[in-house]
Order: sequence, then C-alpha cells, then structure tokens
Amino acid sequence: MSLLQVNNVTHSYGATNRFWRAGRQKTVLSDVSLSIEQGQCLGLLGTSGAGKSTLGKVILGLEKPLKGQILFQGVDLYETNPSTRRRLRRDLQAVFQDCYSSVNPRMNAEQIIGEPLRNYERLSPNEHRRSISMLLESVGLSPEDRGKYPHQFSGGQLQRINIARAIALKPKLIVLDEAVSSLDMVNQTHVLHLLDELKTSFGLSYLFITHDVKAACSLSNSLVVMEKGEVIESCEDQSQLIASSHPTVKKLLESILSEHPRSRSIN
Ligand SMILES: Nc1ncnc2c1ncn2[C@@H]1O[C@H](COP(=O)(O)OP(=O)(O)OP(=O)(O)O)[C@@H](O)[C@H]1O
Repeated sequence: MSLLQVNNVTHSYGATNRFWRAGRQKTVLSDVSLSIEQGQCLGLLGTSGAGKSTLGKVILGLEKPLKGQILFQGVDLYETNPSTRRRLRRDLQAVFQDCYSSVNPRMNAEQIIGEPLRNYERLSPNEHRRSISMLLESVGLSPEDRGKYPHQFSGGQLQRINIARAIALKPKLIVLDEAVSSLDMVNQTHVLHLLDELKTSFGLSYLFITHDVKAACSLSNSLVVMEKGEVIESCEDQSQLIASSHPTVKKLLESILSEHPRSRSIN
C-alpha cells in the first residue's frame, strides 16, 4: 500500500467576472492520479498555472476535490470521520514558499515550532523545551535561537524554522510547495541538503512542488509533470525525464540548458 494515493482527482474553481458573479467553472485538475511511497520524494513539476498548488491543497485536506479520492495511509481523507481525519492530519504537514507570511511575526521561534506540539501533544514544560532544542538542532539552528522573532532571522533561517515546525510531530508526508523557490542559490542548496538529510533520518516522504527542474531532480526519487491540470509525464528518475518526447517537458529542460549554456546535464 502506498503512503499516498491520488486517484482520478478532478477539481474546478468557480470563475467570476464583473458582469456575472457566479460564472462558469474552470477545471484546474483533470483526472489526476499519482502515488508516493513511504520514505520517497515525488517531484511535481509544471509551468505556472498547471494546478500543482491546487493539487497540494487537495492532498492537505484544504480543498475538497469535485471527483476522485485522496487515500492517505489507506484512508480516504474526505470520507473519513473527523477524529480519524485529525489523526491523519498530524502525519501530513506543509512548508510553503513565503517563509515570512507562513509565521506569526509576534511569535518567537519557540512559540512557532511549539504550535503543533501544543495542539497535538501533552508535554511537560521540560519535555516541551527539550523538543524545541532538538528541533532547532535538527534544522541546523541553535537552541539559543528559541527566543528570536521572525524579523531576526534571514529568509533561509526562517524557512528552517518552518521546516522545524513541519517535522515537530514526526509526520509521514510533507507537502513542500515551492519551499526553496524564494531563497538565494546558497540557501536553496543548504535547505535542499537539509531536506534530504531529514528525509533519510526521519523516514519522511515529500511531495516537492516546484517549477525548478534542477531542484526537483536533486531531491526527488520520482517525477511527475503537469500541464493545464493534467499529468503529462510520470518518470521513475531523471533519465526518463531527459528522454521524454513531450514538447512541454522538452521546453522545461531547455530552459535549464539556456540558463546554463555550458551545462549539458541537470546535475
Ligand atoms: N482559489 C482560487 N480560485 C479561483 N481560481 C484559482 C484559485 N486558486 C488557483 N486558481 C487557478 O487555478 C489554476 C491553477 O493554479 P495553481 O496555483 O494550482 O497552479 P500552479 O501550477 O501551482 O501555478 P504556480 O506555479 O504559478 O504557483 C490557475 O489558473 C489559477 O489561476
């Protein structure tokens, strides 16, 4: 049994316009299926507007699909009872692109990272403090950073705080929605490396949503490419992606080669 199974998901948003408020529906996901195994990272690639973030929201239980199923640990997320859903939800976390808007600026690092622990665990003050120290250390920060506020961290450090919060409950799957896209190249490399390490040490699985083919290939075990709400390519590894004959995939790959004209590979 796969950790996550997305079965034939279709979703649309109600389009609105100035004259006709409840307009026609716009289909943004069309019969999408994919799966993620325990301990694996699936890279979800595609151009802007392909439906990647919408699929991420559907998987996180934030956007009920019109049709199809999200099976997480074998349970249909949208058909199960509220208590099972809450139990499953702790195993399903997310890190988003904008590290600053993902946190409350009035909370310090300890409060931000401790939020899921307060919601789901009954820890003594000492256990809570120890957990925060361990989480800060697992993302390469120091326990002394616990009292700092978001504005006192760099973008890369704050994204580490977001990652620490996401791993606090030892989840099974993390949806990383453009989680490294707003970081500079150096921080991007460091955070990708950290995510890879955490995946191994905690047995985590990721859905890594990105438009960055290089980043996707560096972290992912398998890759899916979407266009206009449909899956247009599924690859077991990057060599299959390179061999794809689909024009959109070729364009995605060409964009890397034109960025790095001397590079003949995506490594
Ligand atoms: N809440 C919403 N209401 C209406 N339309 C939406 C909503 N969210 C997204 N859309 C539309 O759905 C389509 C898919 O958007 P989505 O954000 O899922 O794509 P994406 O592949 O993640 O794009 P990007 O890489 O630019 O973030 C787009 O046309 C977008 O305008």
